[in-house]
Amino acid sequence: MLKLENLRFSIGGNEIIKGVSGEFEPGKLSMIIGPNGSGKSTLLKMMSGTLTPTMGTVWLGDSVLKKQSEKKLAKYRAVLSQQTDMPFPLTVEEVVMMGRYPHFHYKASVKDVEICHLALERLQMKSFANRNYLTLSGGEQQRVHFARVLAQIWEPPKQGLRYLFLDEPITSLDLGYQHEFLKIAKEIALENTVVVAIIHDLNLAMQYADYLVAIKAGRIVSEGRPGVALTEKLMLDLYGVPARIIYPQEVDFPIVAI
Ligand SMILES: Nc1ncnc2c1ncn2[C@@H]1O[C@H](COP(=O)(O)OP(=O)(O)OP(=O)(O)O)[C@@H](O)[C@H]1O
Repeated sequence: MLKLENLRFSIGGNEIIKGVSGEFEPGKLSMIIGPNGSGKSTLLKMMSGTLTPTMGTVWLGDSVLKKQSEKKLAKYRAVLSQQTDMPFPLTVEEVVMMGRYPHFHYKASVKDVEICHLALERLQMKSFANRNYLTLSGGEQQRVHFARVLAQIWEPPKQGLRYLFLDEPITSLDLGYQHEFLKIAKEIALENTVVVAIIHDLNLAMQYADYLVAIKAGRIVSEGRPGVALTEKLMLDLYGVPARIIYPQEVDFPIVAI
């Protein structure tokens, strides 16, 4: 369980996150939605330990996040950011191997190599293993980075859970890979992992989220199962657009229509 206790974050006299509390369970794909600038990335950074809250506490199970050493944390907590600059001509396999760095000292083991191959396979990127990363398309690069973070937390820790944080992970992916990516995120969640993703596409959130948190101006304004948390009134409040939620018979999730 990931638990947030009254998180606040201020910078330059502005309070960006204004007292956020909540719990995120393993086995569920949790998603954060909200308008541009509402504080989603800032919140995710605090959850994942890449940003220290001005106030409040993040708990990973029974442990306080800020008391964990970065070295230990890196073995069971992975973060996929919006942009990952990689200005070196590494091969795809070498980029994925970066996910294994927390697990070995000088030289990757046979097991590390095997995990990289399995992670690439899971993202249907095995045939790209020897390609120069810089020659890949934006969507292909994003899939390589997903393989990298999967490789990082591939093995369950001896104690406790794994944690995976995804900041707008599907922006550069085509329709097919968006769904593939979210299916994998859901599968990982079911493997005793806390998975929290920021997403802008409300229809994908309706289809894939098990738990939804809506943020507006640094505060949680709604949370719960997507069909319950996401209402027409909330969408007007969040985005200023009159949206309709419809329930087609052909699918078992609601559709957002603007
Ligand atoms: N280091 C910083 N200095 C000043 N302002 C910041 C800083 N980091 C974030 N902000 C501001 O805090 C607000 C929240 O930013 P954040 O990136 O968390 O929003 P977001 O909800 O993820 O937005 P988007 O959907 O556009 O990615 C924004 O107004 C942003 O400009």
